[in-house]
Amino acid sequence: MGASQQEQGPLRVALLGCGVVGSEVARLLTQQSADLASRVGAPLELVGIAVRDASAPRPLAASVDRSLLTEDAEGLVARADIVIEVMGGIEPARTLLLRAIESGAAVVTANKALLAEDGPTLYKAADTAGVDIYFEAAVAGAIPIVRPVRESLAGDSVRRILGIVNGTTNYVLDQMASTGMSFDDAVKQAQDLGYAEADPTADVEGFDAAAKAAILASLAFHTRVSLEDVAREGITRITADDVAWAAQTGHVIKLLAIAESVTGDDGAHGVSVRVHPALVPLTHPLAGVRGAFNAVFVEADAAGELMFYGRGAGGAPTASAVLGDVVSAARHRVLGGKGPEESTYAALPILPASTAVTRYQVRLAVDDRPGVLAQVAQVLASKGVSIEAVRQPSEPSVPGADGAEDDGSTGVAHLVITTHAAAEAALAATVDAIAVLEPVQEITSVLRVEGA
Ligand SMILES: NC(=O)C1=CN([C@@H]2O[C@H](COP(=O)(O)OP(=O)(O)OC[C@H]3O[C@@H](n4cnc5c(N)ncnc54)[C@H](O)[C@@H]3O)[C@@H](O)[C@H]2O)C=CC1
Ligand SMILES: N[C@@H](CC=O)C(=O)O
Ligand code: NA
Repeated sequence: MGASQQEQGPLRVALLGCGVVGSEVARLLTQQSADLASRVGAPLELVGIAVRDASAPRPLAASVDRSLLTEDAEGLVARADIVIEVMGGIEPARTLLLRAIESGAAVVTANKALLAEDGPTLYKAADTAGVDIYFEAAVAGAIPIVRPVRESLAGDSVRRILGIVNGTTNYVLDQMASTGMSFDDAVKQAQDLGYAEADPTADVEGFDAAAKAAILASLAFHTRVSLEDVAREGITRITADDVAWAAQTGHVIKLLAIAESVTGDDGAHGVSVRVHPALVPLTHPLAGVRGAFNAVFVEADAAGELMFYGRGAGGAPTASAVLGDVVSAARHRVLGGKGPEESTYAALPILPASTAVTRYQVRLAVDDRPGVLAQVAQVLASKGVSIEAVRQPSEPSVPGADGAEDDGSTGVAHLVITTHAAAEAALAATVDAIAVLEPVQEITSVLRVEGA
């Protein structure tokens, strides 16, 4: 340790929350205190941990000094140089962070729900107070993605971000595909492993991924994007049948977050942000992202394609990102300087997700007789939707299914139609028209296909 470091008094760190992430942050702050002090140039002193119930059993936090636990979050914030918020939810997290900022503390948060709902209030308060606000853990857990987009790519022009940014849904879809596990059992496992949000609805309905997409889009396109700007669909309608058919046709289903630069019908340039399940070809790198891992593709004008991959959820991986931010903020306290401020100069319009043109896969059950395919193809042609491929694969075996439809005696054939890139409205009109054809028994699924 150098002379100037020895002169620097400890920086007081307040931790708000001691759950899956907070307990790991506390552990790392304690166990790595000597290294952290050397990296920062001053000791980091954990002065308290705010929790709802200080007397509750904490199996996750066995190594944490219980005397640090407090139910007085406001009092704790008032005596800190750096406040780490890992309690989640909108309130009291927002008020506590604003209090911290107003009192001159730097803040680090993993709270994507809060940032996607009201980040600008926090960013503005931090700018006014001249303090840092860091949030690497809020998007894709341990993966460095906020900093690369916000800082490393600040000299480039991002065109598109395509990513798997929710560990829970990726885990659930992966378990369904690889082991045939039921949706509910897989969600339960993701909860037990510490991947899921306090209310896993946020994961499976796509709110968590949408919040992350909003944060990334704001940074990438220098434009304020909030949760309500994101078109969102979760994975609750994905069935074991869909998963099995995806494999049968050389795909895997992933919940994707996509933020891209688009041009509207009137020629206006804007940003479109969407989260939805999509078929990804098995040959695409995103198809190989298993379990709770995340991956984010970034396409930029000069840099070309970049891919960021790693653990997107879980206590220790998320704590890694939190600690990185804490070190950055702490260094500024010691050495001077400040992290980046919100950049919204481009203020691009947010265009509807329907502006995005993608390939689709339509799966339908039809009467198994000659001429049906021609009728279906005729509808596609009449709506101006171009066919890339039509297949009539044999029915996959679906774990747990009774196989009643596929015994060959029901006169059902399954058609899988992949389109070339089509507008959402044209595709919807096409599907409606196909559905009423006499030999069509059912449109079993319509999914976007993403990735080359
Ligand atoms: N679990 C994960 O894999 C990841 C979580 N995050 C984010 O990190 C944050 C925390 O997540 P988890 O640790 O999983 O949650 P958790 O539910 O395991 O822990 C939350 C902690 O905050 C405390 N808390 C909640 N409300 C409080 C209040 N009003 N007053 C005092 N204490 C309160 C609870 O007592 C608990 O100790 C959330 O914003 C979450 O979205 C981000 C990335 C990954
Ligand atoms: N619930 C989230 C946790 C990390 O952000 C997820 O599953 O990805
Ligand atoms: Na991250």
